[in-house]
Amino acid sequence: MAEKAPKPDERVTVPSILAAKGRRKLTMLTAYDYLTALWVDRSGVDMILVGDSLAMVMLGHEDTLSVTMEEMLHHTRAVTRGAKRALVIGDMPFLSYQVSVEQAVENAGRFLKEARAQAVKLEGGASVLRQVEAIVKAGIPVQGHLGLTPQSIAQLGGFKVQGKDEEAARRLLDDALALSDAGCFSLVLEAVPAPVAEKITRSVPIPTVGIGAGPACDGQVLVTHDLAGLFDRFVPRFVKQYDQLGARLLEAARRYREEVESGAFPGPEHSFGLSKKGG
Ligand SMILES: Nc1nc(=O)c2c([nH]1)NC[C@@H]1CN(c3ccc(C(=O)N[C@@H](CCC(=O)O)C(=O)O)cc3)CN21
Ligand SMILES: CC(C)C(=O)C(=O)O
Ligand SMILES: [Mg+2]
Repeated sequence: MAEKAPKPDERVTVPSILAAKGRRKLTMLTAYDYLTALWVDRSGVDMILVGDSLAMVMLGHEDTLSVTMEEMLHHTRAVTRGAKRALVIGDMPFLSYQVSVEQAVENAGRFLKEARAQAVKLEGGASVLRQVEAIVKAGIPVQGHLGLTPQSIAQLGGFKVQGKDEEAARRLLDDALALSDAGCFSLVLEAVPAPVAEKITRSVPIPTVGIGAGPACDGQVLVTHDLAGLFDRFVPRFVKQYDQLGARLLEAARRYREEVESGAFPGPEHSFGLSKKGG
């Protein structure tokens, strides 16, 4: 029997994500604010990720390292007010889970307790297994993230494809199996060769969600501002721009400026008069 996707008015749950493996494709998009979460939620995607990419997309930082727990919680609170159906996942920021298992559980808990997210995501394999186990043990669902892990940019030497040689591909597979054993409910694979992602997807019992990881993954994720054509400081190869909202916003703002300068806006239909005497 094909596992049905949750109904349009039904909340997506962690068990429904697990049950999707091998039955239907999963979708995840990012949102960093209430309004974007509203629109993305209405699209019917399974998961909304409050990505630490907000450091670059919302705050204009060079990379994702500078964003803080307080900033992540602020944005996650806004997203959970707008998302009625999708599973909302908070992306744990750099240094909020690496220092100790205790800090990891405490910070993961804040995403659920203070921002009302339903799960957290963190980057890394063997180095974060104890954290994943402890967070899951506390009752908090964890999504793993392997391959291009932007919080390790200083070690990776840039935003580069990972797992290209046989040894690196083997390490990715070992990490994926270990994260699954540690209790992750799904796994983001970022910028890894399609055949490597396919092998991992066939080897783990949990859904893989790819970004630049080819079509064999159980699901796909993109940054909403990339697919909408709003963010264009860089456009990775794996991005498909489904619209050009940046260019459209530019044009709307330009027309507004021109009409104000020429006196065409505001017209009488946008203005208020006085009340009529004796009326
Ligand atoms: N807006 C946005 N979209 C993202 O997908 C994203 C972020 N921000 N911030 C965090 C990370 C950084 N990401 C990136 C950034 C750049 C490339 C990039 O330029 N990649 C090159 C290939 C590099 C190589 O392996 O040689 C490309 O051409 O795609 C990839 C992923 C993905 N994530
Ligand atoms: C690209 C996704 C997976 C992410 O981690 C983010 O948006 O921060
Ligand atoms: Mg991230």
